[in-house]
This record gives sequence, structure tokens and C-alpha cells, in this order.
Amino acid sequence: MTSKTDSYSVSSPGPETAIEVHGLGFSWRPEQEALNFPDFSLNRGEHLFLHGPSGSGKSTLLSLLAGMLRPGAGSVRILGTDLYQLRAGARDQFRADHIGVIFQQFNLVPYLTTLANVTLPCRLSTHRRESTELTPADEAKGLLRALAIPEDHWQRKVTKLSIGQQQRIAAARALIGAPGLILADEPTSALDTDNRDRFLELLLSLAHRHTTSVLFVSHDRSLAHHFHHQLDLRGTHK
Ligand SMILES: Nc1ncnc2c1ncn2[C@@H]1O[C@H](COP(=O)(O)OP(=O)(O)OP(=O)(O)O)[C@@H](O)[C@H]1O
Repeated sequence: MTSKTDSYSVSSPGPETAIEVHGLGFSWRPEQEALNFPDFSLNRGEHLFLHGPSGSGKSTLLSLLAGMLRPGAGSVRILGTDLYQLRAGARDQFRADHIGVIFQQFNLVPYLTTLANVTLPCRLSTHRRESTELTPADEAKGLLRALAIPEDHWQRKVTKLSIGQQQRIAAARALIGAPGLILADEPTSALDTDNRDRFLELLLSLAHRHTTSVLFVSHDRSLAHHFHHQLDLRGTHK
């Protein structure tokens, strides 16, 4: 039996793999039907579009990939590390170091400025801080500029900004420090078609520049052509 570890090191075997999922199953409650996810893997730098009907388990899968739930069965390997062989504290640190998450509600810190929200991952992770090419503040400014957030908004509290702007700030926060993987859960649901396409193109081109893998969840199948691969979660209830 393997023992749980308090620390981790990212191994990079063969063709570098960002995500490897095997035999993954999860039940929210014992009496509830289990969600059984298909086996899949995603190489470093590739972008995967995840879709499926409401209730098929898209958000649950993202939480499992982020190390925020414990699977009932199977394994999740992120960047060569078996997530659930880590103790909870090491798993949290692994997430801070290597995974950028964009939630449906963005989860920005309401009392911080735009700039402080974007640099937050660098305050929580030495690895992210040391992975920026410039200082965290300068890197954040570059991302905000690329994502078209006007400079006079950078020192404002995020709650003073529009939903579309908050969404782009969440993307900048996920991208800073070039994490190996970004997990994005329906981040474009509040946008009109033009803004949605622009946001997606920016996110994917910035991810491409940093060889960051992206797993992007959406109901909207018309977005699929932006991605290298697609995964359909239809049939996860067994
Ligand atoms: N916190 C929770 N407690 C109990 N059951 C949950 C919880 N979150 C999700 N579920 C159940 O797990 C199943 C999968 O839900 P999940 O939110 O992962 O699906 P989804 O594909 O993301 O749905 P949607 O497209 O509507 O966001 C559903 O049957 C849902 O009711």
C-alpha cells in the first residue's frame, strides 16, 4: 500500500501529460447514483472542451481534477502527480502552485483591487511567483492590458467592475505565473456572442503562449471548434 505524502514533486515522464484520469467514480451521497467518468488524458499545452447535459457531472469532474473532492474510485494524475496520494495540505499547495481555476461565479475577493486579485496566486504560491517573467505586479498589468481592462480600473475594487470585466480578471488571475493547467467552469455564460468569442480567443492564446493546458466546460457546443479535443460526459450516471 502506498502512503500519503505531505509534500510533492512534479514528475514529467515521457510525453508530458497534464491530466490522466482512470476509473474515476464519485457519489455525492451513498444513496445517490454514482457518477462514473470516462478515462481520458490531456497532453501539456493542449486544450479540451468538456460538455454534456445538465447534471452529467461536469462541475463535479472539475472539482475532482482540482483536488477539491475525494473520489470514491479511480485516480487523477495532474502533471504527473497522483493528486489523491497527497495529504489535504499538500494537495491544496499543489493546486495553488499548478492549477488556475475559473469558477462560474469567478470567486474574486471583493475587498481587493483588480490588481491585487490578479497577483493573489503569487502571494499564495512561491512557485507561481517565481514563474512570472517580470514582477507579479508587472505580469498582472501585462495580462490586464492583453485582456483589455482599462488602466484606470486596476486600482478599483473588483466589485465596481462589470461582469464581463470581472470574468476577464478571473482569467488573468488563473493565467498569472503560468500554471500547468487551467480549469474553467462555464466562464462565458454571462457574455454575448461577440464578447464570448473574444474572451475565449484571448484565454486560449495566452494559455498557448505559456504552454498551459486548458479544460473548459460549457453547454455551448458552438465553442468546440476553438479546442484541440472534446469530451462528452453523456452517460456518466450508471
Ligand atoms: N453539492 C452537491 N450535493 C449533492 N449533490 C450534488 C452536489 N453538486 C452536484 N450534485 C449532483 O451531482 C450530479 C452532477 O452535478 P454537476 O453539478 O457536477 O453537473 P453539471 O454537468 O456540472 O451540471 P450543470 O450543467 O447543470 O452545471 C447532479 O445529479 C447533481 O444534482
